Amino acid sequence: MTPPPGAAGAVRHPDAPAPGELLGSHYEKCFGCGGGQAHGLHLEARAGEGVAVTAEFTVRPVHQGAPGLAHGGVLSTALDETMGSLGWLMHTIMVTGRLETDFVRPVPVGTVLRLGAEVTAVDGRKVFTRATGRIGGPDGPVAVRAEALFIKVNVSHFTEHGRDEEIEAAMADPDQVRRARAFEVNP
Ligand SMILES: CCCCC/C=C\C/C=C\C/C=C\C/C=C\CCCC(=O)SCCNC(=O)CCNC(=O)[C@H](O)C(C)(C)COP(=O)(O)OP(=O)(O)OC[C@H]1O[C@@H](n2cnc3c(N)ncnc32)[C@H](O)[C@@H]1OP(=O)(O)O
Repeated sequence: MTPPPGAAGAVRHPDAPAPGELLGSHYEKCFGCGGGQAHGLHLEARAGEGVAVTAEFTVRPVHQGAPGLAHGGVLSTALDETMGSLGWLMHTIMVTGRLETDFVRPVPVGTVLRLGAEVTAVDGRKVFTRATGRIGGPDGPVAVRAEALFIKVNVSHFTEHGRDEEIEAAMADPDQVRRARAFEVNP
């Protein structure tokens, strides 16, 4: 996942949320960040400086893979969600094309995983990102890290491929529509 030579740096959108501002959920039913998913991650991300974000995810018993330990797929989801939320800062809608995770240390239930992510390069529709998750405090050791390639898409990606029931409900929510349209780009 090495950006090609000549790839551009990320550009912070002039209307991006200020550093420290809570980004909120992009979709209420999102397994990563939505409040409407009982067993979801309820991940909370904040804007950072430049095109970077920080986020927190508290590992609950429903997230176990082994006794008392977080499931690796759940940790990958937390990293994916954090990197995906970088779209807020560029006003870009993007989906994960490729995600590579390193699991460095086990993550016990009850841990507050402190995540950080940034865009490393942009090449046309391709957005290269990386993220880390630390345990034991903001300066604690890295437990997981990832790199991911996101691809910019239009709202039609969701309306064409999503199930009608959820698409109709999302489109009936003016806040959801405003959020999606404001970020729409022409990839
Ligand atoms: C109505 C609801 C609206 C909701 C949105 C509203 C608001 C959003 C606001 C904020 C967002 C905030 C937070 C988001 C947080 C978390 C997000 C979680 C992210 C996910 O969890 S999201 C789910 C998993 N994700 C998928 O479900 C994708 C399935 N997939 C596809 O839908 C297609 O596969 C697609 C679209 C990816 C590409 O398809 P395509 O036809 O458009 O484009 P194409 O194939 O030409 O690729 C273009 C260039 O990317 C290269 N490329 C593509 N894939 C690659 C790979 N895997 N490895 C290496 N390179 C790859 C090609 O090689 C080419 O490169 P080149 O240009 O150099 O040739």
